[in-house]
Amino acid sequence: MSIVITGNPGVGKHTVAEKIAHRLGLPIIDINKIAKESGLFEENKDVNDIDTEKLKKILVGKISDNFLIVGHLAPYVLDKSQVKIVIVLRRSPYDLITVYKNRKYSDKKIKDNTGSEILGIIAHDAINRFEEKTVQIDMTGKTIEENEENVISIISTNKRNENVDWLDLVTKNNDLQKFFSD
Ligand SMILES: Nc1ncnc2c1ncn2[C@@H]1O[C@H](COP(=O)(O)OP(=O)(O)OP(=O)(O)O)[C@@H](O)[C@H]1O
Repeated sequence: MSIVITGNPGVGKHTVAEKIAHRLGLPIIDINKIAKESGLFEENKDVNDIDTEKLKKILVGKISDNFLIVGHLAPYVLDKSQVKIVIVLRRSPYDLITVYKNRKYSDKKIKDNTGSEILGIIAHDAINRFEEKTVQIDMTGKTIEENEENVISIISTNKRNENVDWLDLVTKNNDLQKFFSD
């Protein structure tokens, strides 16, 4: 069964996954790459508009062994029986704004993605789908090496969920309008 690394765009999934894959000797399966190669991303459309049922079927044929599976779509295209553990990487929306601006995302795309992270949508959907196999970790303010060690430790000991509540932080900072207004 495979290990899954998921979370919103820009939280650091690929950065961590490459290091973990190397350490554990696991091949990486990149869900977005497979979706692209299968022609499931329509040009100029949001990545979430892809046909997840089709992608799910394509993945079944590829995930027969132990892999490190990476992608924000994991909760929508994988089943609990296919996975050993699902690690949801979380990152402060304040840090994500910087990542998205560097990527030249539009204002709408920045708000969509930071809003999704603040509300914890991927974490919520992962817990719904994978239940006790889901673990969240907060990447904020740690080095890439520290995050790598945290993920390795979670995989080997199989636990320690972190409580992440960006909504509380954003509300306390009086920034709800910054993230959620039109
Ligand atoms: N611990 C960290 N501290 C600081 N920056 C980091 C850390 N981890 C990753 N980054 C940086 O954050 C950015 C996003 O990382 P990465 O591309 O791995 O995210 P991702 O979740 O795989 O994104 P996507 O799903 O869009 O491919 C990169 O510029 C990366 O160098």
